[in-house]
Amino acid sequence: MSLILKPKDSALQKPHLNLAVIGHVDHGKSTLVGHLLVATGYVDEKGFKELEEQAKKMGKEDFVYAWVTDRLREERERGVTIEAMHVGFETPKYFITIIDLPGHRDFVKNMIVGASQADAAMLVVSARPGEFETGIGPQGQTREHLFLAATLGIRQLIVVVNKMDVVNYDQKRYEQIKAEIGKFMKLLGYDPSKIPFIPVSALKGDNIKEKSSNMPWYNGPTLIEALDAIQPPPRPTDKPFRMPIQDVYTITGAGTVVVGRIETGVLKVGDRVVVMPPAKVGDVRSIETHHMKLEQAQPGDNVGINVRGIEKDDVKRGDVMGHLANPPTVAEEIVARLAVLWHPTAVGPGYTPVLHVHTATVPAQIIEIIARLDPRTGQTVEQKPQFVKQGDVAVVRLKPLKDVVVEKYSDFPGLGRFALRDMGRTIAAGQIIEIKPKKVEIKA
Ligand SMILES: Nc1nc2c(ncn2[C@@H]2O[C@H](COP(=O)(O)OP(=O)(O)OP(=O)(O)O)[C@@H](O)[C@H]2O)c(=O)[nH]1
Repeated sequence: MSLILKPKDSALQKPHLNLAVIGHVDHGKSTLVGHLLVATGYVDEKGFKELEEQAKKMGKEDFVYAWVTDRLREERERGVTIEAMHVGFETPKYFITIIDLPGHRDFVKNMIVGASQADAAMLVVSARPGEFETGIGPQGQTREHLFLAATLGIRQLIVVVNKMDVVNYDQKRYEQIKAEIGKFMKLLGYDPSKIPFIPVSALKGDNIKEKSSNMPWYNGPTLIEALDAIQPPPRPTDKPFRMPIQDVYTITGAGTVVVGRIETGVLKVGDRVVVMPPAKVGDVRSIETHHMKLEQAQPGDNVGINVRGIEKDDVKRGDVMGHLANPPTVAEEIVARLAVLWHPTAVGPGYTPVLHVHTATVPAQIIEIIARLDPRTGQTVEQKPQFVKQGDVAVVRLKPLKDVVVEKYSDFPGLGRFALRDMGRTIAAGQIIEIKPKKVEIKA
């Protein structure tokens, strides 16, 4: 029996939210996710007891919740079925899937992939002296992840001020962290007064499900209450169908199953679809989610699509499925608005980082910097600058060096926001304003 329980019937009746968990390494993301799963009854009790005993024997009691998350991640990574993708937990209002499990080898990369699908993000920040400071510092991931969340267009955030037990549940430390993060958030265009900052101990459970008696000075929501207060995201059913592919499987007896989350539009059994850039055409034989067959699927649904006419090796992660009547756009060139988060020198024409957009990763070259903008007003402050630096915002022309599907941010936000990475770090993030499409012949 799996340690992590499958969605219960009650969960399947609830609206579904995709949550990204972000934050600096070791600030407690895994511990928090594990605790949420346990607190909401999504971990097998007997299995958890065994895990606790094992941890006690090894003197590693503090790691038991993080182990729960590790197990879920392993189950997903091993998963030959799609069910592990859908495991999550339930709040009174929602069924919540953590789309990005902490501890992945390349977490930022996964965050970009995941964040392009996130309805909301939960930022975990450690209150431990020194840890908070490192995370919000110039090289810190608290800063990097918040920047990415903003640029990728995630408007709904929850900030978890974690490890409050380490600072004796001190209100002053909490207020200090809240003020500093709030300051940075304002620069990114968030209104911190509308964002819950919850003082928590992921280890002890304070303010996760029940209000903590250790922090009588705090009168905001618990974490579960804050999750329930997230606004259900818009589900653009009236737009053309688009689904970035996460995985492709061959399932015995069924054939090719393409897995992903629907960004826009509606897909029905029997529909004629095309996967771009490879331009492979097929027919939808069945659609499945949480082990249930669906007649049609809509934006936000994580689905496995059984397609006739497409082989496993024809398509891959990073390709995008659409209807044959309205195929996804393959880009020859892109014009984008870009914010530079970090670069040791300068970014100019000829620079070739890696472009991460929805589930795709391709090398791309900057062809031209069209203008440098005032980050606050968006007004042009310099035409055709030679280069841009850390902190600058610019409009650039980019050329993907391999075929990739992208769309305009204004039409398909999830396919129009991207990050540029290099040297194992995020250099910039942006939004696609215009596309020069590449002609790709589709043989139906
Ligand atoms: N005292 C205390 N320790 C905590 C708390 N939350 C996490 N920790 C400890 O902090 C360390 C890191 O926790 P993880 O949950 O692994 O952190 P993470 O952010 O998932 O780390 P990565 O997956 O490596 O990015 C572990 O030793 C945890 O036991 C907390 O609320 N209080």
